[in-house]
Amino acid sequence: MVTIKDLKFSYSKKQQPLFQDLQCELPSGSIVGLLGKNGAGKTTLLKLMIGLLQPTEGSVRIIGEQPWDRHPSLLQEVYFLPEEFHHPGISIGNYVKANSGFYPRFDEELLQRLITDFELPDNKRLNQLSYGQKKKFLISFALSTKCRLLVLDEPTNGLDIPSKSIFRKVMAGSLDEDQLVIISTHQVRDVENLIDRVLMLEKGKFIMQKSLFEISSNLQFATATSPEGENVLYHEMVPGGYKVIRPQTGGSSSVDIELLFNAISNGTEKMREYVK
Ligand SMILES: Nc1ncnc2c1ncn2[C@@H]1O[C@H](COP(=O)(O)OP(=O)(O)OP(=O)(O)O)[C@@H](O)[C@H]1O
Repeated sequence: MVTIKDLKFSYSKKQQPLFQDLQCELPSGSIVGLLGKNGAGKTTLLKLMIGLLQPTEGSVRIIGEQPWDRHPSLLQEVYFLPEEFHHPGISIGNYVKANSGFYPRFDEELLQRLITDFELPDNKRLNQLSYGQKKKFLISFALSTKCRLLVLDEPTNGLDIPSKSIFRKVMAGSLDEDQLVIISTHQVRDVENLIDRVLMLEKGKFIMQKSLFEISSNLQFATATSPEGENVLYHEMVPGGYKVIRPQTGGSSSVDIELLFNAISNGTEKMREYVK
């Protein structure tokens, strides 16, 4: 559904390109976590995907179309939730009336259910809601558009602890097989058990693009009393022992995304080889 080919991008001719020769293929039916340190280029990549920025060279295609062409048939299939946003001083009902018409499969019933799940007040204007409440409204609106591509930049920022678990629940329960969700986040714990594919950016390149199934087929995530054990690729001290990553030897373990992120950012070349 998303195909990135030989993508090069610079903000200006004087600067070094931010991306050089990026390649990526993302299928529908997935929830992808886009990870990377501050300044790695996550927001820039999202803007290239939704057509707010133009590739310097190479191409980005969404459902076969170039987002930079901003063709209405594609725009009605793409929803972007930015990290920062401004709401007009109108009610939720009027906002929905004014904006839902852009999305042909907009699901009003789903929106009402999500507004109830997130316990949003329905008697206030959008600009009178708290930051977290505004965010929860936009997440609800995004899911209700039923767009083929949902791009969410730091969706859990500003959400309280119960709302984060509602977020995971509604994401898992509101998506169809033909949709693709890309979530850019630093809050990896918030999206654990939700994402099924990880993209990791570093210095203008993807240093990992793998499904969680592929990761858990190659790597084992465990706890240990010593960091010196056989085959330990990476370890981190935690109260009472160590979290370790080892090559997979046939058992199964769930992927600890935060540990994996630290391991790839700070670990050895050998560690990186396992996720290439
Ligand atoms: N409009 C712009 N003009 C020039 N450079 C920019 C512009 N926007 C971003 N950059 C630069 O591009 C790089 C990537 O920025 P981007 O916002 O995409 O990173 P990010 O991974 O989303 O960061 P963060 O995790 O801090 O949000 C940074 O070095 C940033 O300074």
